[in-house]
Amino acid sequence: MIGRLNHVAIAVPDLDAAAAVYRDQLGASVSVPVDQKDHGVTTVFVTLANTRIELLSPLGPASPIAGFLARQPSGGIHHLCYEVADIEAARQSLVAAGARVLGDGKPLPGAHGKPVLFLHPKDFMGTLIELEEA
Ligand SMILES: CC[C@H](C(=O)O)C(=O)SCCNC(=O)CCNC(=O)[C@H](O)C(C)(C)COP(=O)(O)OP(=O)(O)OC[C@H]1O[C@@H](n2cnc3c(N)ncnc32)[C@H](O)[C@@H]1OP(=O)(O)O
Ligand SMILES: [Co+2]
Repeated sequence: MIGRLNHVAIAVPDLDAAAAVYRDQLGASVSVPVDQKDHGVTTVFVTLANTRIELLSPLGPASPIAGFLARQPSGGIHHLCYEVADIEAARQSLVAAGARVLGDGKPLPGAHGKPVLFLHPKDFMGTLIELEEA
């Protein structure tokens, strides 16, 4: 079911500072920040040869990453995003296997405009997983 690693997400307290570290210290190609209102975050994507790094900061009072940053104020790896060919088929198979799909359980357009969903970290060895339809 899962295919390529689409991105590794890092939640950060200061998005501009984190983007500057990747651009200036690590010499990577870094996008401009994009507010993702429906997801309660602002994102910056770092393009690598074989995948991407998604830098995330909270957007708005109900950001889903606020709790994470309260627990880890200097930031940390937040989620892994795997690609799937058919997100609805993946969702049905995972729910049938007992996995919990977060939010209202329906895929939403993600940062790349493709449908995404999130799986509860407690069902996947403490790792928050995002699936994105390729
Ligand atoms: C623009 C979209 C973009 C894209 O790539 O397309 C994105 O990636 S948007 C990313 C931001 N959106 C989300 O993360 C949506 C899914 N996340 C959630 O719904 C919440 O973050 C949730 C439910 C995973 C965690 O909520 P919260 O931090 O409020 O804490 P809880 O007390 O509910 O957590 C329960 C339990 O899980 C542990 N936890 C929380 N976050 C993570 C994490 N990132 N990785 C691993 N574990 C996590 C938390 O510590 C609690 O554990 P416990 O042992 O019970 O204390
Ligand atoms: Co993501």
